[in-house]
Amino acid sequence: MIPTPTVNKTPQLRLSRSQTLFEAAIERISVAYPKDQARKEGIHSWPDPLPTPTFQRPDPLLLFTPAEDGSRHPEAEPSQPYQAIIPMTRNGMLEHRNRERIKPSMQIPLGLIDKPEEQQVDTFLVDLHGTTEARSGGPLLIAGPQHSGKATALQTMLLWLTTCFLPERLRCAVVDPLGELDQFRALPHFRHPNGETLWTNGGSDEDLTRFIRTINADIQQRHDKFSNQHWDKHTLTQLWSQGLTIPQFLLIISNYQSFAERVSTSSELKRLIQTVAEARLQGYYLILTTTETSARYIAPEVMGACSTKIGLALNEQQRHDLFGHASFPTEAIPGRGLIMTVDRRLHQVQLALPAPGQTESLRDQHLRQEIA
Ligand SMILES: Nc1ncnc2c1ncn2[C@@H]1O[C@H](COP(=O)(O)OP(=O)(O)OP(=O)(O)O)[C@@H](O)[C@H]1O
Repeated sequence: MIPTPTVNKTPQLRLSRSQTLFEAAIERISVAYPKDQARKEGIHSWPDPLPTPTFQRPDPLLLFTPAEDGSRHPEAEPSQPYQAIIPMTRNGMLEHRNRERIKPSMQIPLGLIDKPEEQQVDTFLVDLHGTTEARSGGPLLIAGPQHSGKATALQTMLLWLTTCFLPERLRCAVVDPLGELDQFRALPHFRHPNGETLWTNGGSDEDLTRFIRTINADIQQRHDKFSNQHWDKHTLTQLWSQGLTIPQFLLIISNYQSFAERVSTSSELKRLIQTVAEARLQGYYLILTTTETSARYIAPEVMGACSTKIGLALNEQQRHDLFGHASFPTEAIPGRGLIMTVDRRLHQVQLALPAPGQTESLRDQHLRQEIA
């Protein structure tokens, strides 16, 4: 039995401007009950808090370990080290991809998840296919106000997937009204074998309708080609192991709320979302981002189709829209949010950046260099 620590005198809580309340609270607990004392009393696992972007270190958590050549990231190195989700550089990962026999997988390492009930901070995996022990699975909705980190989360996921899979194993179709994913646009993953580009800003109805038609035709073609196939969650892996590498197909609709009131195409888009969500076992996957969570912008069918939801810096009403009653606020930190896991518990996550850099424009520059 571990005795409850008694704290006779806690130091004054002093908040510096750059320190968040969350960090201040952790600092205070750490001073009152230091790790060493905890260890002496049998508490061995005391994970560090989730990394928090600060003024000094705006990029504390990265997807890949940055390369060490020094020439790529010329800005002064801040004193705190980077933390990376993948203990490998992106080049290392590319070499691994070329050496190993890759299986289909839509498990994407997107950040760190805090599990206080287990005293653990783990890698946060989004599982769009939903085959394994991952804590959640299926179509993903990322909701958050402006500057909460939605586009960055999409970039991190795209960097991971386009690094892991050659274009014949991964096809991506993107609706990107604000041009937030432009860095990826030239990659061959975003082109259909019939020559059409799988990219639109959704600006014109004709363009959006053509885009929707191409994806529907692709789904229908796969359906016809494998009309005798019984699909379960392992079928894609089995087909790949038999040498039939039909591509995984990911549809991303960024800023979905901006289409809600476009009478001409909103119902077509809604139908597409439902069709893609239903074709998951055949290798079709879906990610949406939105700044709005109310039924006016996200129809209940769409909300219901998204079985994985990440909320970034949401207000109380928005958390209610996304998660129901059992929610608690998170601080407005870029990339900090909530995820409801399959046990219906809410957990805090910190999402990883796709590339390092002290400023947004340096991060963008590094990401473009990486992809090029
Ligand atoms: N996980 C993160 N860690 C550190 N900084 C982040 C993270 N995610 C986003 N940021 C930074 O926060 C700022 C806003 O991010 P981003 O553009 O992704 O937000 P957004 O929600 O897509 O905003 P908008 O709705 O305006 O497009 C950027 O400077 C970005 O680099």
